[in-house]
Amino acid sequence: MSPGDSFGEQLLHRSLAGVDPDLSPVTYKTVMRSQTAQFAEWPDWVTEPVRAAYGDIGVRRPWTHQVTAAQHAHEGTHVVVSTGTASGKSMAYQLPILSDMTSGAAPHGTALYIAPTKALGADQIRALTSLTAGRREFAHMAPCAYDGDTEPDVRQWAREHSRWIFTNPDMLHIGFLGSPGRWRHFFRNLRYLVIDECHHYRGVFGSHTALVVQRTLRLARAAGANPTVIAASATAGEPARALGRLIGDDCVAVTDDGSPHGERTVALWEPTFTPGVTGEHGAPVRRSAGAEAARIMADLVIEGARTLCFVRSRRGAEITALSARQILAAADPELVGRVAAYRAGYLADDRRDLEAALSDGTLLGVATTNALELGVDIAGLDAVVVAGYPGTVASFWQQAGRAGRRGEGSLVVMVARDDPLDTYLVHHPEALLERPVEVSVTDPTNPYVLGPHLLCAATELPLTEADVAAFDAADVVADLTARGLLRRRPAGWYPAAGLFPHGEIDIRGGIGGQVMIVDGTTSQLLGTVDTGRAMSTVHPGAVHLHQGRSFVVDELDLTDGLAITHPEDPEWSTSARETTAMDITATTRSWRSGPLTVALVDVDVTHQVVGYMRTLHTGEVLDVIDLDMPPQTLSTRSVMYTLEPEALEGVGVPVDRFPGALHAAEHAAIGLLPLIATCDRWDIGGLSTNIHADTGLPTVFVYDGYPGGAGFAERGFTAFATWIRATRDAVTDCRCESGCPSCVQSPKCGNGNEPLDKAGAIAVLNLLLREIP
Ligand SMILES: Nc1ncnc2c1ncn2[C@@H]1O[C@H](COP(=O)(O)OP(=O)(O)OP(=O)(O)O)[C@@H](O)[C@H]1O
Repeated sequence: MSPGDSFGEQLLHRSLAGVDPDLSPVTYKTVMRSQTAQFAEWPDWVTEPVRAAYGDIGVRRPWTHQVTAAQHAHEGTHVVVSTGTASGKSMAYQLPILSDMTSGAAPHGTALYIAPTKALGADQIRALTSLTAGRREFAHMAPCAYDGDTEPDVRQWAREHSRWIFTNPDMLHIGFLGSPGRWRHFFRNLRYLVIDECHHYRGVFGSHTALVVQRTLRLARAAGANPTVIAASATAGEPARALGRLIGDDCVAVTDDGSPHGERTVALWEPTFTPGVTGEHGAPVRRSAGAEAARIMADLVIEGARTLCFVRSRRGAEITALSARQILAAADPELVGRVAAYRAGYLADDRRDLEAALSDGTLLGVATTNALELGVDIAGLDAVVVAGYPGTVASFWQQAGRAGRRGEGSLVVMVARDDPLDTYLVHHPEALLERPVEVSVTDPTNPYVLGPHLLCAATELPLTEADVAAFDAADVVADLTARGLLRRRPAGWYPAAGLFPHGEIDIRGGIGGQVMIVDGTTSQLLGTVDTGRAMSTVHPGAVHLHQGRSFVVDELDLTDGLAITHPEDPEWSTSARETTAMDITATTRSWRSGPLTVALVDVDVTHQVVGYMRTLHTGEVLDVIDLDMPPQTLSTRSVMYTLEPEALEGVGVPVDRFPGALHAAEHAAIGLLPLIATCDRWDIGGLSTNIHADTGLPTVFVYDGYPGGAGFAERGFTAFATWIRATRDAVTDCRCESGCPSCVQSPKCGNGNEPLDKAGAIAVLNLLLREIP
């Protein structure tokens, strides 16, 4: 450490004290320079009351990105502002809406705000109310929440009086579009639709939300309005394309961030292997990210640094806080009470208390799940520890962005988990810290999602030829008509009599039926899981975590949709073992180069869970237990590649090593797909085979784990080169000898990670890269 070191670097130095520099877990460190504010002038259309209101809360002038985004919206262009945490994205939508409402231009104009969580909507109303408090010019707006918590009389009041309603996609679907007649006046006057934190709308949830948004816009337009969409997103790849897919229309992105921020030291940290502990097939095991994060947090707390530690699971958050307290109990007992845990499920008041305790320094360290990622008023911490890559670059920045008081230095440490994507990122910082390649993907054309939404749309307002074209739904409409659910009339398609389709859709529930997970000792409902995933997640013997408590499944009844559990906290976690068979039913797109063919295909995947593995919390494998479950078939989409056997032999992989090489290459590719598409490795599956019946060749599939697909496989197809290059780098960067969870082993492998050939996988991936044009 030198005297000129910034505050963040000094903190990092302290947490590395005593570590042999040759064994340093820090793989990369950078100091991100501070930036001064880039101001713009208030546009002349911003009304006087709006300027005055901002002046009252200390905002003298807007930052450049706020004005650029607001100007687009004011001119009627759909816009997404994709800038850093706490960069004032709210003002980008507040400026045009508040000005519109106070200019007299649209005496009845309305605005609708949607957020992925109720809590965020509530935070935004609170901010808006304090901005406009005591000013008569804004009194007629009557901003109001309209969500699952809103009382019936308030709902009625909101429909009659509020001109700016805050809701979520679930309520928009049921409460607004489910009874459009009640909202005709509101929709007819709709000037702006705000979509906050729009990077959250991904995969199947994103596809559902896209269709809800597009149905809303359709109704408003039919009523004579022409609403402009203003979206806010964390930093993400291709934000304009992602929003375009969500709203079904063109839009522009604003990404140049003009807000000021202090100097920030970012360190990437790879825990070392734990001596003497072995995992599956004798693979080495790294120290867990949670244990490492607890130690770092304890060190930072001793230095007096206000620290937030983000942990992936609720249970992990509790354990990390507990471990940090244990370390402090030995080092400095007075500090024990200044560390706490926070997770979703706590009440809003708890959250406010916690924010206050962190702000005033009563608390110095908090271990939390991503529950504190959205809509929290905690900026200005000294350090953030991210224990395990949170799954998306957007989330990483959202968490990291909590560090740094304006103008002051701070530290961000990302600790890698034992996982290929985490390994890749700590060795390829550019993928995390520079331009993200990950795109929020959705697939609103998935017939399993689109079909039910079209039925809703038809009950809201008959479907015209133009609607069918806009939803890209000709085939699905033909199918619904053939099944008697829609009726063709000269003016368009009408719903069959007696149809009430809105209640059939669960926006967050995936696709297909649900299995309820119940505590058999109290009959309490713990949660639900898609029927398609029930076998692999709530099979008999599976350990199920719920709000930090642990349950073991006694019985899974797919006919009644019930998984019965009892409370038990065993020392292991479980992962299902399954067999998979794959049939290609259609090829959508493909290309060929020499011995390599890459394709996007429709597939039928048949799974059968045959057992499960029990793994101790240290990573050590306890045993594998057999199960006999019925097979299940999923029709979905897959990206796939085939290679000529001679080409594999030509790169030193003989026929007997094909299975291990392809299997290892497939695992690593599944682990790295979340780098380019906002998915989780649990959203996708894979299969590799040295000869597949439909291709007659060595073949690797990576498919969407949802009926009809969710857009992930498609993104793998379109960004194939980026994806495979990152996969190859992740495998070659890992320092283990013959495969471990950080490179080619998978926690969800249906075959118990057998066979796996790391060297063979590197040869396969290099061959792909040689052949990709
Ligand atoms: N032009 C400005 N000048 C000074 N302060 C500003 C300006 N614009 C916004 N702020 C302040 O910056 C803070 C963050 O604003 P806001 O909550 O809108 O950010 P955000 O980008 O929406 O945050 P998040 O990333 O959490 O979604 C607020 O306290 C706000 O008052």
